[in-house]
Amino acid sequence: MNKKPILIGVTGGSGSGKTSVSRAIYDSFSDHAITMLEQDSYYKDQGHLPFDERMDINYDHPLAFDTDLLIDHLKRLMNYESVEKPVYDYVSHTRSSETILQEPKEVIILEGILILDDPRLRDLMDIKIYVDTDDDIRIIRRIKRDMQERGRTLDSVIDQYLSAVKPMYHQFIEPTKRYSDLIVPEGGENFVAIDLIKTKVRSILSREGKL
Ligand SMILES: Nc1ncnc2c1ncn2[C@@H]1O[C@H](COP(=O)(O)OP(=O)(O)O)[C@@H](O)[C@H]1O
Ligand SMILES: Nc1ccn([C@@H]2O[C@H](COP(=O)(O)O)[C@@H](O)[C@H]2O)c(=O)n1
Repeated sequence: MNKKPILIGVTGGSGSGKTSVSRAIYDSFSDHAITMLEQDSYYKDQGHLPFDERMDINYDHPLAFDTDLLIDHLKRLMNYESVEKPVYDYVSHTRSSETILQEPKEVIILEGILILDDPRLRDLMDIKIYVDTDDDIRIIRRIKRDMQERGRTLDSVIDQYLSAVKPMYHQFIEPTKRYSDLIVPEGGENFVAIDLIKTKVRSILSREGKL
């Protein structure tokens, strides 16, 4: 019998609908059984740099993340241990001083743009999902979200998109599609795909007597 939690990875470009898909899966299980972890919480702490320099960092490159810490935390959670999860602040471009106690659960959803890039992360996952949404839809969603929620101007979103988000997507994110078990077009509105994923998770949990 499998004695470890199930890890589901949900990836795709920024604005593809990763969070919406993850939330839809999360909402169908009771929260004592499932939890969501964002790769974004594991952006490197840049608190030692002045704000102007933090603004210029390429946040779409694999090296922007503290992947060793993320792997360490995942291994602990898979071992039924709690971790102190970092909290990331997009407005100040760095980690906040607080952390959140993350308790272990039977199902962990890990969501983020580069979670399939590192083989050590891929090896930990039971189900790998790639949310595939056209570039034009993603940039429109991102403009709205970054201006409403992340304290950005229209010009800054466009500049960042052209200089980092788009090239890094094509260099690092889109190529990880080949590692996925399932490609979900259009994200959170794809109810057929989301239902299939929920059914799969339910069947694993009930087979292992965890439901
Ligand atoms: N199907 C959709 N239609 C319209 N807006 C959407 C849809 N899916 C997501 N959004 C919006 O787009 C933004 C990005 O979606 P999100 O799920 O957070 O994507 P990601 O996590 O991949 O960046 C959010 O503001 C969300 O509300
Ligand atoms: N300080 C930061 C850190 C990250 N970003 C952008 O966030 C994107 C990933 O988050 P999604 O929810 O959109 O997947 C990524 O594309 C980074 O460019 C940022 O703008 N500022």
